[in-house]
Amino acid sequence: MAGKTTPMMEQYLALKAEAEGCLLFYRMGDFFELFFEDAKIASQILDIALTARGKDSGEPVPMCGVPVHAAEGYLARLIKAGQRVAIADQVETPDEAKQRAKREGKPTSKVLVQRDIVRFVTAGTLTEEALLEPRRANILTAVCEVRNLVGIAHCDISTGRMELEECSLEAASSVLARLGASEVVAPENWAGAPDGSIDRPQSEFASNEGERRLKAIHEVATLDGFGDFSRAMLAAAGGLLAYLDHAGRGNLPLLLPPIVAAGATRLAMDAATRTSLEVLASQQGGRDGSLIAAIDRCVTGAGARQLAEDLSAPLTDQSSVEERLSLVQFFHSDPLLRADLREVMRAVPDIARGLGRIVAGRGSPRDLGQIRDGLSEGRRIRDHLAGKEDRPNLLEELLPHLGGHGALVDHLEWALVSAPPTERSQGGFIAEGFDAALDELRQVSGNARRAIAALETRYRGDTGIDRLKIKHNGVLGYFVEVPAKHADALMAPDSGFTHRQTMAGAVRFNSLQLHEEASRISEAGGRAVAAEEAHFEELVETITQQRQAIATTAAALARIDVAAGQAERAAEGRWVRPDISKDRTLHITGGRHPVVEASLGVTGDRFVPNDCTLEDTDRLWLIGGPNMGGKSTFLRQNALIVLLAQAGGFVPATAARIGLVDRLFSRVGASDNLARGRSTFMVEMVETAAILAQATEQSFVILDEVGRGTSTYDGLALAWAVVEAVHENNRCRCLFATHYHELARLAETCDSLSLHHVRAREWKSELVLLHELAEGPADQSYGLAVAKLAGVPPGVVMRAKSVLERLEKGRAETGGLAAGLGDLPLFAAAQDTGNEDEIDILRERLKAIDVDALAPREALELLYELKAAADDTHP
Ligand SMILES: Nc1ncnc2c1ncn2[C@@H]1O[C@H](COP(=O)(O)OP(=O)(O)OP(=O)(O)O)[C@@H](O)[C@H]1O
Repeated sequence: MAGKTTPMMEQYLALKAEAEGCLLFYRMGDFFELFFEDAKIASQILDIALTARGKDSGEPVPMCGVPVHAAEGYLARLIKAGQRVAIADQVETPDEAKQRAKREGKPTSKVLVQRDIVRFVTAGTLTEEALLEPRRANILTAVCEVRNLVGIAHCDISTGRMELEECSLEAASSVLARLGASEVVAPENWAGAPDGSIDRPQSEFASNEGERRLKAIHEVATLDGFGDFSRAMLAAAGGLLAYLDHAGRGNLPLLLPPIVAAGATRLAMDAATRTSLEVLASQQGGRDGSLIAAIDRCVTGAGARQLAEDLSAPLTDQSSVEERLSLVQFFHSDPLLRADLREVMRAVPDIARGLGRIVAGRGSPRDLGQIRDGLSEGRRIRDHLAGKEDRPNLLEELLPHLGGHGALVDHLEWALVSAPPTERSQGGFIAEGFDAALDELRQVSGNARRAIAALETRYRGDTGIDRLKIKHNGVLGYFVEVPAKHADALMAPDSGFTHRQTMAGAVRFNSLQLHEEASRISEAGGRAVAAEEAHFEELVETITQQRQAIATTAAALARIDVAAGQAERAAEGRWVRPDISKDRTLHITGGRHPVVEASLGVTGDRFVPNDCTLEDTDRLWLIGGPNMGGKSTFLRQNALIVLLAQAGGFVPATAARIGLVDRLFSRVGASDNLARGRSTFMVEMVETAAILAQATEQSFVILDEVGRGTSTYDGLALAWAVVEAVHENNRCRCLFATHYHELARLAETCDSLSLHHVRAREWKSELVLLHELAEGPADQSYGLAVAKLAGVPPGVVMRAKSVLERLEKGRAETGGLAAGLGDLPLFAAAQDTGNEDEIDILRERLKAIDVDALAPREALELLYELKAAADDTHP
């Protein structure tokens, strides 16, 4: 007879259901006990005794238990073995339970103490020191898909560090591999969920909820100050926070503001940086005037797409950068090979796109032909390159991918005519000799066509009408046509012709023999089209099966095209291979801006090359000088050179040594961003906040006139503080262009900062901009000279001159804009805003108090005193 389930077991089973697949640690006095399957699993992992406790439904209940005081060690072992544990603790004392029973009018003797799951202990949500490895981050990752992009949110709750990133579906696994998370959560029923991930409800991965919660946690109105987060990232963040919430039963662990992950292998650039550097599109929005337009020499569409991808996500690991550079160098040092290769490449069709259409079920016979031609060109290119000496590593890796489709290419060559049509319903794309039955059908219609031609000659002879013709159209099919004046002869009932249609000058007829031959043609034609259709489906199926390998070939060809194109561009512009290092130097000799140089070239003007030498001891350059002097150009050219180098290409300079950069930031003061409904200055500050929050020692930052979007005093003060913070806190390499002369005084306090300016000269009272960088502060601003140059009427310039004289006189008398800065404390000292000294005095006094020795009255007096002292220090 089946026994009853006890109230305790009922409570246990309810909690177990809540534990959602975790082992349940059920608190019983001084033990955590496990039952049923849980007990079997745990006893095995922990090597402890498996016993039984009572019966459930007539069966003994397997059980094991661990003492509460030693639970941590057991937990650690279970987690290590890949388990997750829910801790169900007593949330009331036995006494409280009795009181409750009394209130509810139930017998107090059998009352069961209330238990709840107070916490989930999972690999990614550990905080206990004993459970964590000291020298290894413990990463919890949430991953989900939003519109074909994968959002990845990861955090180490033991340090609070939280990062968000986004990647393509293909890249997701490598990003996850790089992260090496202890625990991964993903939406349930998602086909792309990584192996071993924990299913969570789909609804938890919502971007708006992720954003709302992050804002609430960090008490901000916008996340932009932390970084530029996409929907996929925020959706993943939503999933991560929901899981942390769940695991902590509503108690969130420490979380620092999220940052956009630099990724171990990708140079991080936010949207503002990409826009400001005009990487793939100019500020006007088009490709013209962008970096890619100035460097793209690819001969295939696939190559150009690959180049765009390279420029959007430059690398950060030295060996991958070097591999790409060596491939570029291989083509750079052999112009003949390069020319030949590019000639052949030009004819390579777009395999990837064709494949995309075919796999999506929208392919045409022409796409099949393109894949055949592309793959067979790939094979030729492989044979050509394989004959060359000193092949770089990357090429060795790519070469095997170029071939390997011999059987498929042969098959397609056999099956298809040389130039298959885009339209498939008419047939005509399967080659002769591929299918004997099809050839026969074609022969039947060929014979019938010949028979019809013979019929025409015969009818002419029989009727004596020379202008009799057999024609064909889509409506009538085949018919006999004679001029109207000869129609009577054919109208006769015994003529063997039947009338079909009378036109203005002609009459059309049918005949039995013609009908028979025509039927033969159409029947054979219909069967032939059906046969071709069947072959088409088979070929599509074959290609679909091999899509992975075909896509790899397409990618290898694109990579070779990119490298050869980069080499071509380098040869055109005398660009050099950069030296890549892991230190924090940026030594560029004779650097140029590829876009500005190209546009100057159109008008025959020469670009003035400039050097940049940033290193640990001189990592922040303040650059002054006249408007239009070339400050922005200099800043950007250095950022672009870094980007180009890390994308694996040569750079516009005579020499370059580049210490790998993890994050690149470019900001221009008060750029217009009214479309997003914020004041320009707000945008400038949000963007600056993002840099201060995210730039690391390995980053490179260019700041162009930050602070110019507000009043002079505010602007100068902010620019001053930002430079100090970058110098002291971020400690990254930075070029800072400014028109505030006052900032030059920072050189006195910031020892890794140096002053530079773009040179200009007044010659015969005309301003000559030399676009040449020189050391030292800018001597004057030449603003009025620039105004004159720009065509501001002489009267206005004159007036401005007299205003300026007055202002300068005032400045000389008062000490100028920065007059009050004489005794400004150093940034580091100023940062301890809590007046540590005074707080220390208070602390000392508190420490000295012997609380037990104080009478109540004395205690109160002392409290007043301390309060007064605290008010004094912080009025
Ligand atoms: N190195 C250079 N060689 C030749 N011409 C240059 C060079 N750098 C800049 N120029 C020219 O000068 C123009 C202005 O340069 P840029 O915008 O960099 O000046 P700027 O100092 O930042 O000016 P502003 O302070 O007004 O923003 C460019 O459009 C370009 O035509």
